[in-house]
Amino acid sequence: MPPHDTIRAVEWKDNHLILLDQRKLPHAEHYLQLYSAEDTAEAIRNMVVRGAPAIGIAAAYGLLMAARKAFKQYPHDWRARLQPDIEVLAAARPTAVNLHWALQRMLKALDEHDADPIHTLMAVAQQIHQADIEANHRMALLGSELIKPTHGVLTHCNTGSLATGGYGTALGVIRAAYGEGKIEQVYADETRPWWQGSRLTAWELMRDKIPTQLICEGAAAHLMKLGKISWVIVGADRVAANGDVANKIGTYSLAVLARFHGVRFMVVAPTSTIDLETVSGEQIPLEERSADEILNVNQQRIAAPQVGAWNPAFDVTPGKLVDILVTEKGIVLRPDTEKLSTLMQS
Ligand SMILES: CSC[C@H]1O[C@H](OP(=O)(O)O)[C@H](O)[C@@H]1O
Repeated sequence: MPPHDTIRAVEWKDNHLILLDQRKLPHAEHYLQLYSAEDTAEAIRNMVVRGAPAIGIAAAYGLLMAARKAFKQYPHDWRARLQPDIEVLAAARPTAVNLHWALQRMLKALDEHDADPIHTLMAVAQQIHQADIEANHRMALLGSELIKPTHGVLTHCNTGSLATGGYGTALGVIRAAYGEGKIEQVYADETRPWWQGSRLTAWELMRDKIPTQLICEGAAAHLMKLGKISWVIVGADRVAANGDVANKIGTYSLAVLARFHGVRFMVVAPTSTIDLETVSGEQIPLEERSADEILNVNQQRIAAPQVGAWNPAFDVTPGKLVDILVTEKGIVLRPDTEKLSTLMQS
């Protein structure tokens, strides 16, 4: 088994938030100390912390810090004073539903237990964090059971400890399956333009000593055609009620290619990523980021002068292209509205 991962993208310590600055990986491990919701929202916006579950956990701690400050400064109307902090956190990144889910969980707890609000918020934030780690270990076992010994799997973006409370979603399944001797080779998309694959997934898997080859996204079809992989295993930022999956740009292409080549397509996501209030993928807000992320590398322009760029950060894979959705509550084959409703009621 690979060593139990010790990477902590998000940590609550001494009443403030500590974030591993993922913009600087893999060449530097630099931690930021944050003390406000505003700083937390900026860190999420700037992808100091990224990955749907990690974003939700960070937002929960951001709200906790805002509440502690408001409660001290405005003991009689602190809750009303929180609104701007809630809004700035909620607006930080639009696609990952975990951010909104975490904030709603925190506010609902306040409505139900307002006797000692700060203690309540601290307990809920830490419960959200710990539950995510436990969900990842559960999903790793469930997902790995589905994988017969195979030569290779392909993953996209980063879905490991850096994207979650710890261990990872899709990367957690890969870690567990490798540990059980079921995977010989991991292929990881470099995942332009933010390079989550080259910089983050490769860093995590090299720490675990898991054999990994990076590929350009454009090589995925050729990899499948040569029969080098049996699975594409990815995460999610939001699963709509009908099973449509929003995930890093390029995921939809992989799903179409996988179906064409008879490669199985697995999405691994905790139920905090499933959003029954969003009827289908058409309604999922898809973040567009700065063209500079495409035009520049390390703040140096690589693109021809004057050319522009279109930079959607996510796309939507129809549920019918998802062979298996793995959650901590169980697996769903070809997710659809009825199956997800049943899962979420279980
Ligand atoms: C385990 S969820 C990770 C999810 O988030 C990534 O997006 P980003 O790096 O922009 O936050 C990507 O969609 C991953 O699948």
